[in-house]
Amino acid sequence: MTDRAEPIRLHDVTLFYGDHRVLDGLSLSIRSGSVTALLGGNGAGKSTTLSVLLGFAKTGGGEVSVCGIDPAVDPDGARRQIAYLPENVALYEHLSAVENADYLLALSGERQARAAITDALAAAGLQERAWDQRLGGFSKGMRQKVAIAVALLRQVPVLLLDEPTSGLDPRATADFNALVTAVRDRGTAVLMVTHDLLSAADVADRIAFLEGGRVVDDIAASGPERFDVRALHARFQTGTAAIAA
Ligand SMILES: Nc1ncnc2c1ncn2[C@@H]1O[C@H](COP(=O)(O)OP(=O)(O)OP(=O)(O)O)[C@@H](O)[C@H]1O
Repeated sequence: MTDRAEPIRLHDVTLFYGDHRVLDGLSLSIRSGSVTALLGGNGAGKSTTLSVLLGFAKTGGGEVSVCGIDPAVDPDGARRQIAYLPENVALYEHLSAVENADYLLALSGERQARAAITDALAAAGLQERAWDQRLGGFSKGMRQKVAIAVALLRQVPVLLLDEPTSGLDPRATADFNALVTAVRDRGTAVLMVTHDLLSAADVADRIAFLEGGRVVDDIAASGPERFDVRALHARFQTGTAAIAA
């Protein structure tokens, strides 16, 4: 499998915080044009996995590759391949939606014309009257739309999402899921950390369960139903119980 076909690869990764083994032989690969949801109980290591891919957390062993780049060796190079939406998107309150996109693109050296930015904001579902409004009064859903518009504009091969639908109402969640599907269909490899089973079942091609810092189940969508949400819920409960025990 080439770096282009499989832009995210983690193999047998371990990571310690002090003497706490947070990742313990984690292996996970994600193909271009696919969405993997990473589920697991609190503290299972989901956000840490994203930190490793972004080059913010140092591993104690194993192999990590983002489009063929080891984020520990070249974090800037790895981050150039990644659009990342943290749980609480950091945007600038005193700037408008267009100004935020312009500024964030300038920071990554990828400035684009206003028309391209407004096209992306429209594609992300932000209403035209909000394009030039300051973000101060925006809802969480509107902020997510600005952030995903920037991700759309960056056209990078990897999209990392950390709890993207937490705090979104069902309509905003459905809109967000449709956007993620559109990004996937453009060929992006998407890794989504979430506790939202419905959203995961809706948008993911694969669901990986993380427990004790390793993937213990990796389920592919199949048939028209894709995933059995009740079974996922039961599986999730079991994992959580095992972690708490
Ligand atoms: N910077 C840090 N220093 C020390 N320990 C940390 C640090 N970041 C995370 N941890 C610990 O690593 C473990 C995994 O944390 P992580 O945030 O990856 O879990 P998670 O699966 O994303 O959990 P949640 O669902 O609660 O967000 C936890 O026990 C956490 O306390």
